[in-house]
Amino acid sequence: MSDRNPGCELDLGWVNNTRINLPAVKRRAETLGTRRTVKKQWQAAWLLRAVTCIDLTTLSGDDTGANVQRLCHKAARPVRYDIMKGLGMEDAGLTCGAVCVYPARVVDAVRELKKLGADIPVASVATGFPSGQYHLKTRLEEIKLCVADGAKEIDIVINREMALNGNWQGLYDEIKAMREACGEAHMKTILAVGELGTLTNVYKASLVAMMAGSDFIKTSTGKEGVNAILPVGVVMCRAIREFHERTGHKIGFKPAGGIRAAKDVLVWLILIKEELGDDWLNNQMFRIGASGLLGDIERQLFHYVYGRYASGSEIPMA
Ligand SMILES: O=C[C@H](O)COP(=O)(O)O
Repeated sequence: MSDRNPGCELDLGWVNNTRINLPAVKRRAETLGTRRTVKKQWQAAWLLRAVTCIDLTTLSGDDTGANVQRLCHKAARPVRYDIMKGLGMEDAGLTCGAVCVYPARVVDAVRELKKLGADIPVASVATGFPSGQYHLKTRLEEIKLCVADGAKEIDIVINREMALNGNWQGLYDEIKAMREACGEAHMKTILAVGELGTLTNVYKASLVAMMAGSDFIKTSTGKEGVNAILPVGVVMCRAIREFHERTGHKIGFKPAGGIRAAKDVLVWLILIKEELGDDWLNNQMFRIGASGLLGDIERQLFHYVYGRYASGSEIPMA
């Protein structure tokens, strides 16, 4: 990843000055997928780029070493060899951006990726994911344990109670402590946008998270009622843009939760290109948290190469 965000002092004047023009944000989100068409070889290229940005995720109560092992294999070789050959990309060494698991499964993922010789970071959710409703002491300890187990990226959840009550100082202090606990591991801060009430709160929480030193801001856990939706994407990207303009630091963005279709991921890529620019169109600055997206991307790439859709048995790992 690029130079890390050192964070800055909490600027409450800046945070409290936030105003969101809701109709304008909605209009922007609605027209994102309608003004630009990405077809044929360009679509295949964009989808391959999207694959490299996926944090391939399993976050289930019944996760075991076995399904984490399978996930690691898929992350290391995300698209079937013959499809990659058909695209002339068989030697590109294409992998997913990271494997994302619960803290108790980090050791399984680290071990498996090592066995595969795959240079893919393991991301762990932490800090009482998904609710965050735990004592700060245990949330910080959880980060340290994940890092000790080999996680290179930590996806923390914010304290929604503080955000909803406008306790931005409290939120800033907690996130800063979490960043310290991460040490060298990169920190993605999950805002859980579906529980923040308003887009104004989403913008304010984005600013506070970046001021406290987050490397990425992430929309959702995938467990809220509303997860990654485009209006939220517009608002968070604009917060990232403003933070960059005012501090010079580039913060990454990770939409997560409910992104399942290749056609949807193309719109997210358009959002990034248009709101943040090409510097963000890579897996150092952009990730997609998804458990079920890769299969659909692989199906679309299969269609591009063979001119027909694959049956379920032809892409068994999807
Ligand atoms: O952080 C990643 C999300 O939990 C994934 O959500 P998803 O299962 O809806 O793709």
